[in-house]
Amino acid sequence: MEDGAAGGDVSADRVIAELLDMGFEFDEISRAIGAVGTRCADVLEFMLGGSGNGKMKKASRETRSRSCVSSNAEARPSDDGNKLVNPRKRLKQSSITDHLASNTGCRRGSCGEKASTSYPCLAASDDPRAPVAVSADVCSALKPESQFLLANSRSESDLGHKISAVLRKHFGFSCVKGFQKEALDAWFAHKDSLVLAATGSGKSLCFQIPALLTAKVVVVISPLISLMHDQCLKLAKHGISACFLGSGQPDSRVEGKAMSGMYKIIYVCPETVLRLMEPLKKLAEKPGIALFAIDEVHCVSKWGHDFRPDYRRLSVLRENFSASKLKFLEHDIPLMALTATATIPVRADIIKSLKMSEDTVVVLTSFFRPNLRFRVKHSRTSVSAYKKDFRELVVTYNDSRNFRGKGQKALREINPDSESSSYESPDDAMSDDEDANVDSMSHEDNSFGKTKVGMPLINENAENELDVYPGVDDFDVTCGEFLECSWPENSASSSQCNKTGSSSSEIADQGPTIIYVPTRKQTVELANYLCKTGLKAAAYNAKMPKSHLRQVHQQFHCNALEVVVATIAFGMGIDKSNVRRIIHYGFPQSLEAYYQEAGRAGRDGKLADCTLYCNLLRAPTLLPNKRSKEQTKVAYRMLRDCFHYALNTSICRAKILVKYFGEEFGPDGCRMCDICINGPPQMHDFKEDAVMFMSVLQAQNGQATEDMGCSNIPRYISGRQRFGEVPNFRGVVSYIREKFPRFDTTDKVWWEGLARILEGRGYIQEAAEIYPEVTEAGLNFLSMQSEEEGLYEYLNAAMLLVMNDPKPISTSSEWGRGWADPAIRRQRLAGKKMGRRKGKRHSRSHSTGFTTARQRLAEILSKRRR
Ligand SMILES: Nc1ncnc2c1ncn2[C@@H]1O[C@H](COP(=O)(O)OP(=O)(O)OP(=O)(O)O)[C@@H](O)[C@H]1O
Ligand SMILES: [Mg+2]
Repeated sequence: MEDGAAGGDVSADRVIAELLDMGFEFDEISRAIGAVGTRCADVLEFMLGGSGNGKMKKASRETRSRSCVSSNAEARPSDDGNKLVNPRKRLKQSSITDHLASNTGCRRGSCGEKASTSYPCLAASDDPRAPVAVSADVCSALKPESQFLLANSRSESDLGHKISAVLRKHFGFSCVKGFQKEALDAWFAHKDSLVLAATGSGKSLCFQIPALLTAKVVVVISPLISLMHDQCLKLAKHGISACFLGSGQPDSRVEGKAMSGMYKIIYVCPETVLRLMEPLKKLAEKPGIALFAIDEVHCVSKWGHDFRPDYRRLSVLRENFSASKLKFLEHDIPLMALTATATIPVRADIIKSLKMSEDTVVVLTSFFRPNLRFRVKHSRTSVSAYKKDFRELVVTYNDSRNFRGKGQKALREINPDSESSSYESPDDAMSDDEDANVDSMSHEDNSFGKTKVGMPLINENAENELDVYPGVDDFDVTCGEFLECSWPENSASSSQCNKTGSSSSEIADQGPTIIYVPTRKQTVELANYLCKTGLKAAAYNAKMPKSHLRQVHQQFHCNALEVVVATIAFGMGIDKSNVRRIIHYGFPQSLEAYYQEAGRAGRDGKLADCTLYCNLLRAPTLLPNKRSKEQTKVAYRMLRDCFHYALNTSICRAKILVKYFGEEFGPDGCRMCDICINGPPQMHDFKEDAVMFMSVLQAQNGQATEDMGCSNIPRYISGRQRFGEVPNFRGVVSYIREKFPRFDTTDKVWWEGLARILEGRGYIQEAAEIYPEVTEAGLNFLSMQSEEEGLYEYLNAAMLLVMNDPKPISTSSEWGRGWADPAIRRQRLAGKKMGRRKGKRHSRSHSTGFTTARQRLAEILSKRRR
């Protein structure tokens, strides 16, 4: 795949053909090859400047100078003495078509840029601390190699040919994908674009190709240094010069070089781009900025899952780099915003926040990843459950090794039919101790380093803490120290990898697994456990020593690790093709985050598993983070969606996920997820339960108390009406169980399940202050109940668990779980002693007859109808 320019291993014939296409003369090429060998970049450099005797056809010579030359070289007379450019003369930023038309010799606009004596990017290569990629893109004007045409017009047709050529040359692909073509079309037309495409679909190419088609620079804004680093390394391998700027860049000279146009692609974090506004304006003038790409752009939105305040400030790009602001520009410099995880509201927010132009092109492709197999399994997700939950994983890797030892290939496919149901015994309700443990993660208890477990290497860093996303530097884990290292995807070439003594090809067969856990402590606990079972596993979280993290990255990339147990700090946008399993051990905080993380599996297009282990019997908790009140509400909503996803028993999981991003999936499911394989459970008529629940809820909430004449219906819990609390849910259930003997053995889980079903139907909803409240639709249902035939729904996963193994009814101490955040939970635990008293209070308050309430409610409803 690598081409001569990058790898230096192509035949002289190919180099000659390429250079002839560029317009050089055969004799001259032969002479240059004789002098410097067959490396395209060297030959070109020799001809352009090194020997000073190149005889390029005039138009083509100019072409060469336009497409390959860095801007920072001073203007100087050409070899034949002609002045090619006046360095002091301000050049207008020319149209992209100017650059593209060059091969046909029909340049227009600014045409005075001169040839450089040497390709500047090459100059940095002897510095070990130099920016990551230093190979020159010196052979970009190749002959058309593909049938692909971007559009009908001639110049666009040229663009299509050129795209195909650079694609083959640098990446080894035969054609661009449909959405990539659309994004390139938008760029070509100088338009802003928002590119929404699935994880691993190839969004990076949309902004990398423009860098190869023009003499201008592409500036990419990216949220993580590790991600920038990963991309720079990949570009280096593809022979494209790139660098990243910011605190992770160890070489202070790189910034200056980048701002003078020495790299085709510059990666920056938002903080840095804001700091570099003035140098960027100069860069925009000369050699020009082809594009601002904003990768992982969902970080812009407060309504997204990974909000970074500095991303919002990137509106300065549209404000400052427009033709109206910079007089030398003919067109606004296009913005290209890219993400795999933006819901419809988030998309609108992105366009608004970045002040993208009104005619922004939205490139939308399917979010569906057909090779990902989604499953949900019920688990306590605690140490005691490791053995059961990871047995299959351990067997898979160990079997593979053992079979290989006997000379057999053992790619053990997981057979969904042979698996136990996700809705097995509910003997999993957490103990109070565990509950308290979760509480210890709360915001007020940020006791870094207090809990110490694990192996010596990571002992000091094992904290029961969370990795959140406060800023780019928290992910400064690779820190530009892999400059000379390029990780082969499927071979262990580095000495680091060999140190482990593992055979990378063994692991490559099975592909690695990433397990995401919520806390740092869990990364260590679980990795330790897996190591003891014989797996090659490592923990990864943002607080570990950088040397350890580097090693994990490196070993992961060269298939020396079977499992990485990580917090969210590991992996955004990192492109490793053969990850076979993504396991979430505990609820993610949003479906966006879940899909983003799950999307790291199966980038090679082969089958990969994405399994969520979670406790279906208790609602997920919101992990501590700094949030405004408004953001907290949004965060709860996102969490609720995750819970619905896990409780679901009837809708294809892939369908739910893509629908979450606004995509209609069609009638068929993915045919692979646990729901598609197992089919839905029996339907159940919930009408009677629903009527009772909503009637009591409505009366109890007090919404109807005054005007509905229900003032004697007790408000069971007063004074605790903050968002996310459960001010009345258990009161409602207690009341029902107490007053109606046929419900007296029902479990709270059952009612919670029903509440989720009713919420799904829109009959009840989370309210700002009390949860849940009956909606208008719910009231209509209540008023029409005699006419309704039944309320048929599938039992959800939690209900199935309870049904399969009914337990005695919960004690009062179990009531407060779920719906609330850890702080509230802790308060509850602290107030456990109050439990008995609460019970008494309930029994006192339950003295009011439900029948009376219901009758009164009926009266009010009938009045309303009238
Ligand atoms: N036109 C193409 N033909 C074949 N493979 C491609 C093409 N474009 C990109 N790819 C490959 O797809 C893989 C994923 O690319 P990339 O990292 O850009 O994905 P992404 O969409 O940015 O994912 P994420 O959302 O996780 O950041 C890469 O290995 C890349 O080489
Ligand atoms: Mg990406």
